[in-house]
Amino acid sequence: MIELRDLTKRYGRQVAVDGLSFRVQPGVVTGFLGPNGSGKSTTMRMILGLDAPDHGQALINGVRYADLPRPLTAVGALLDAGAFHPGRSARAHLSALAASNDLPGSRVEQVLRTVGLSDVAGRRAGTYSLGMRQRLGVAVALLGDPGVLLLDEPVNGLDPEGIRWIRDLLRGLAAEGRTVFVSSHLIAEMALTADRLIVIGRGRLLAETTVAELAAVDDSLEDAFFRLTASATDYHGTEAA
Ligand SMILES: Nc1ncnc2c1ncn2[C@@H]1O[C@H](COP(=O)(O)OP(=O)(O)OP(=O)(O)O)[C@@H](O)[C@H]1O
Repeated sequence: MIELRDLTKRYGRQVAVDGLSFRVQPGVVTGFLGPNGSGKSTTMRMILGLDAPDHGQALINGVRYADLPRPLTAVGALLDAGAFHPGRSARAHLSALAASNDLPGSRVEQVLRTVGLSDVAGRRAGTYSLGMRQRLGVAVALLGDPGVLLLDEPVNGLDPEGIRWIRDLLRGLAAEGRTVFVSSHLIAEMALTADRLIVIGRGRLLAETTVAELAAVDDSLEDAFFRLTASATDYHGTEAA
């Protein structure tokens, strides 16, 4: 489980994340929705200990990321596809990560199979297409067999086959009982992938709901998204008091 308690982050006078509190439960895909610049990536970076909050806490299974004894076995993340050494093969990259994190080497071939890269795992990652790099990023996230997964805009730039692949994978991982938290600014895509939705705007919580609840209230999911985010789309953020 992921839990945020009054999580807040300022950049200068701008408040990027503004007192966010919510829980992300296991067993379902939870979509993290908001317009561009609403604070999704900053929130995910704080959950992963990559940015320090100015106030509040982000907890994974009840503890801060920094206090997890073996982080990769608790949480896997896909933040930025393409963050690989271009001259290294996918297999070499995963093997190095497994060795340095004390994970069994057998996981490398398992995750390569899961993401469909077994046949090309000896090729340099620098020759991979965007879709292949995204699959390698997912393989890294899965390497420690974590119970919690965070993915920031995983379908960005993918073709329809890649999008469907990610969608099916995430739903399968949630069905295994994992906590799956995935950000997007596209409600139509989220509606096909997520069960629950957390909607933010200007760093603030706008709604915690389900796709079914939203669909029942508005004419379309797009209308629902615009209604929820109408007052939060000037992209300028808010000023600190
Ligand atoms: N390192 C930084 N320095 C200054 N401002 C930042 C920094 N990182 C993010 N911000 C600002 O914080 C706000 C939230 O940005 P963030 O990237 O978290 O939003 P997002 O919802 O992920 O957006 P997108 O959908 O466009 O990726 C934005 O106004 C952004 O300009």
